[in-house]
Amino acid sequence: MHTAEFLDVEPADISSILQGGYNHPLLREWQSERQLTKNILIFPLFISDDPEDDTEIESLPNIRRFGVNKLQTYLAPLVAKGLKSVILFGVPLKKESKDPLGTAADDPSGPVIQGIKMLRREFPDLYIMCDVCLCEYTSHGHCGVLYDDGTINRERSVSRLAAVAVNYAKAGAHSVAPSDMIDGRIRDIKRGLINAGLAHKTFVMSYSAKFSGNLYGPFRDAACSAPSSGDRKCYQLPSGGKGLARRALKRDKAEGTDGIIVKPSTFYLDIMRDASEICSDLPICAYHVSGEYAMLHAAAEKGVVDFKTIAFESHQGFLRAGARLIITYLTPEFLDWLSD
Ligand SMILES: NCc1[nH]cc(CCC(=O)O)c1CC(=O)O
Ligand SMILES: [Zn+2]
Ligand SMILES: [Zn+2]
Repeated sequence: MHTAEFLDVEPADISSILQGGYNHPLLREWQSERQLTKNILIFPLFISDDPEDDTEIESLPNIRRFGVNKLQTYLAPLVAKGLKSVILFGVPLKKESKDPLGTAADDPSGPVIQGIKMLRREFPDLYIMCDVCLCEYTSHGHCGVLYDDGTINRERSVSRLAAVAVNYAKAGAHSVAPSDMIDGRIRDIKRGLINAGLAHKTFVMSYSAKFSGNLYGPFRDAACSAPSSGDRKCYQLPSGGKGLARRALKRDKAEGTDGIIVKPSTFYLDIMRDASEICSDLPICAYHVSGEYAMLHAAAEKGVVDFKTIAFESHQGFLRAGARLIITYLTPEFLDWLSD
């Protein structure tokens, strides 16, 4: 053949050929800007105040709530498969331990502080994050301290949240993640950590863009944290509130957060993209929340989707949108799938 025949192609034809770029399984992986790896997965854990608890959560398939004595046996195989990081949620089952200030949140003998100590001791390489909020521990079920008229008392909420965050860090938490969405808490938490001499070894991961909607139901079952009256619409963002989310991202960055969470995930990919631009120097984390997880299970059971395929597809979406980390109830499945 003459060289000329190879070159006898119109430029328009050249640029229309894409399949040379993804005709092999390895090439298809090379096309991802970011790859889904075990390192980026953070697994949510519910720890209750009954040390022997081991309870199925009906609305959250395959996820259980554990007491501090039951957690080690459950986690050991996951750590062996490459689990790197967990985020803890405390669940007081005893109603009488709830009060208007959420005192039980940082009770030294409560589930989170006891959980941190046990995990640090038994799994020294595991990275321990703690969700910081009051709703699981308050008698009214709201995320902060309230005025008599039921509205949020910002000052008292924020100083209480900062105290809780500092106490988790003192107990050995590597990271604190405030999910309350009350204005100004990142600044107070950072200040509290600095004053306690812990700021240099505590990663503050702010739920900066957390939207109010219909996707937290199974979590509230698991954590017994539904508000007893009213809703969270005055502190969590309205779902159309893109501008508010952008302002919250800028505000939390200015207050010194070390990382950002966008939550929920699938329905808020534009916000994740905005976060990766506004906070381009910070790791962005997607939270695939309980309702999203339950929906995928329900759809798979109905035969609408294949569970493994949809799991990868949804989580790839977060990475494409700009996330670098993912909090996901699918972590145990991914640890298996990523070992294959
Ligand atoms: N502030 C508590 C909190 N922290 C994380 C979640 C949701 C997590 C999930 O649905 O998986 C919630 C629930 C809520 O705000 O009502
Ligand atoms: Zn809360
Ligand atoms: Zn929370």
